[in-house]
Amino acid sequence: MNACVRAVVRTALYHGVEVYGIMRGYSGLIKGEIVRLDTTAVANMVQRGGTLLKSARSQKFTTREGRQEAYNQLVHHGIEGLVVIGGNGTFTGAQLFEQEFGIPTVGAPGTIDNDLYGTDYTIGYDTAVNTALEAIDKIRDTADSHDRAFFVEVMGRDSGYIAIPCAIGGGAEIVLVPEQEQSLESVIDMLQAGRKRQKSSFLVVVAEGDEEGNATTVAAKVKEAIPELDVRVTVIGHIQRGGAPSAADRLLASQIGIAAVEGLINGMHSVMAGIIDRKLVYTPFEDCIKRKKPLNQSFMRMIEILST
Ligand SMILES: Nc1ncnc2c1ncn2[C@@H]1O[C@H](COP(=O)(O)OP(=O)(O)O)[C@@H](O)[C@H]1O
Ligand SMILES: O=P(O)(O)OC[C@H]1O[C@](O)(COP(=O)(O)O)[C@@H](O)[C@@H]1O
Repeated sequence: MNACVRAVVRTALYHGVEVYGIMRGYSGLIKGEIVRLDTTAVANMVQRGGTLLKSARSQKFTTREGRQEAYNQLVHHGIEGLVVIGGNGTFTGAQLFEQEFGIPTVGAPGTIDNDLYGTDYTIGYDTAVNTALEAIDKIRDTADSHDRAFFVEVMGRDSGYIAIPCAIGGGAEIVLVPEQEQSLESVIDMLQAGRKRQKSSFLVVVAEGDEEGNATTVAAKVKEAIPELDVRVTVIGHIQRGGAPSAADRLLASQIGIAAVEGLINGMHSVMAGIIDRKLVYTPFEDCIKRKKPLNQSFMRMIEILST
């Protein structure tokens, strides 16, 4: 996020536009937590995880009264356009706000989950995948030396975008993701088939939002069905949401930050800046919110082939 904030600030200043940072998203906007940002405010930020602007949810912004207060703050500070970084909720709020008060807004896709229509990758995703994969590599050492079956839970509230590259890159036998139904019976069958082939260790990557349950639940059910299996569970957790951004994330965040500001300057509004097939695209908030980014089915097939 910091790399994106830095790019937004520097691009605005480059074009001679005054820029303010709003602390804690819509919550800070309503409360007037608004600070003027100059170039030094974002110095030494490109490599830092998290966000200097902080992050918060705001129930009040979902009400007309809250959005009126937010608008009053913008008028008070002379702010004429907004760049919002976030996901579906952020863009839903921004779209409504723009319809009601006419403040042009451009979005930047910021979520580790990568489940946003209108961009191949979201800011934070690549870093989260690399963090999870590094942990999985370490877990594999124990799985292998102790002949165990590890159920590793990665983040992804409603999506398997983190789980899939972790499964492919981590050499997993099975991946469980919310977008695709996979019965517990089939998981058990696959593990049994592996045991018949003298496989002694297994790695199952589970996206936290999987329909069959989280890694703990799935592992318990598998243990019940195959008591001989030495089962362990690891929930990778919030380390996936922090840390220094990867090179790919720094580049993406910088591209998007520049595109968001230049889009605003060129009269764009109610759109999200994204990168599709290496090209900059602006997608209406409406589509980002309503449409689903499909899961790449060839990745699922790859896992099946590679775990043979
Ligand atoms: N339907 C809505 N109307 C107005 N504001 C909304 C709406 N949905 C979400 N928001 C605002 O956007 C913020 C961010 O949404 P949230 O769902 O938490 O995150 P994300 O942007 O990652 O999806 C919320 O705290 C709320 O203030
Ligand atoms: O601690 P919290 O706020 O519940 O966050 C955890 C959730 O955030 C996510 O990582 C998504 O977060 P972002 O969209 O903010 O990147 C989900 O995968 C996970 O369920």
